[in-house]
Amino acid sequence: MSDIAKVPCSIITGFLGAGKTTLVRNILQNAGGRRLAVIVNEFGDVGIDGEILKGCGVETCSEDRIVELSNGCICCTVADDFVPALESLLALEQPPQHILIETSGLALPKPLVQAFNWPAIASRVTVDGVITVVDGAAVAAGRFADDPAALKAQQAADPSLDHDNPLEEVYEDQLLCADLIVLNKADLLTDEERVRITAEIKAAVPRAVKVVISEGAKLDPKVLLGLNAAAEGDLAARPSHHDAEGEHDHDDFESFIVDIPAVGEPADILGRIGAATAAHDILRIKGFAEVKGKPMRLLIQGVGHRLQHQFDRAWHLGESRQGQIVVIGQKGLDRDAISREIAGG
Ligand SMILES: Nc1nc2c(ncn2[C@@H]2O[C@H](COP(=O)(O)OP(=O)(O)OP(=O)(O)O)[C@@H](O)[C@H]2O)c(=O)[nH]1
Repeated sequence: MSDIAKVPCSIITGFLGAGKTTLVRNILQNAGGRRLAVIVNEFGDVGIDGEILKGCGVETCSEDRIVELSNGCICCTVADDFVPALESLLALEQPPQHILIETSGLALPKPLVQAFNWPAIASRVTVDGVITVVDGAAVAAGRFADDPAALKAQQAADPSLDHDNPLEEVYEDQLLCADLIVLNKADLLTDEERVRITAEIKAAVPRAVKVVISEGAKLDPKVLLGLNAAAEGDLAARPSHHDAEGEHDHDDFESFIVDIPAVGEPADILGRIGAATAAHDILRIKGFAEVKGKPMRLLIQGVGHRLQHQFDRAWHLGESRQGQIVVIGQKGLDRDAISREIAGG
């Protein structure tokens, strides 16, 4: 059977804060009239990414074509959430010509690729390609590398342990499933680091996979879409740390929400978040805040110690302005202390 009738889907994966939403937004804004739809999944209960994408107001991808799945991690809720979401997009009067699926930063892409073989959707969609976005700055800082000292200490305590770093496992699974790897945040890398990390990535992936380098995940959609990988038919070439175990349960990570009162100045909340990320091992922070007297909402994003903020859009009439910040890290975060530090008061 020909694949011509199947709607191509791109799976965009990559660790927390790598630049997936930024890449999806760039594709939407440069779609060249192609009718797109997005399924976006987040770790945590508040859908910030969907909000950011809806906020960018692209005509060919209206809000009803952006589906948020924030009920757990997409790789573990395939049957309940993902397949029905895909079916509802395909049932639209004008179905999308290409679907972008942004996974959570902690998702393993392979179970998602596998889901494309489900009878309910197998004849109607195909994986055009798995695009893995890599946070170049995090790799350069050794974020995903095993820490030899920590590994030794853990193995001394429990000799059955063979891996000390859940971040590395997720990162590697995402690389191993890729049809295209985007080495992002090149602005934060030296030339030497760009070359070295590209070589390290290529060495880690047993298949020949192209690595492209980007700043702000700005790439021509022609590079990203139309890979024709039909990845669902090619699972054996995509090894995973979790092949033996089946699903993974994200026990290594946790997320929670901090409610924040309106602030006088962006600097107030940014200072508090900066202090909290310096004092605790927080992987990712994102959310919105109200600044007193401002008609615009403040979007705050943190990856490790790096914080960014912008007023992303005007508050809608009647919309709740309750500030909320999502905090994600490895299990064992001191929630009370972090909540107090960020909320202030
Ligand atoms: N310096 C720098 N920052 C970037 C680049 N690309 C994205 N960012 C910033 O990195 C932060 C995270 O970007 P997102 O696109 O939200 O990352 P994500 O992968 O969708 O994050 P999660 O969905 O939380 O996993 C934002 O503050 C972006 O503005 C880049 O190339 N360079």
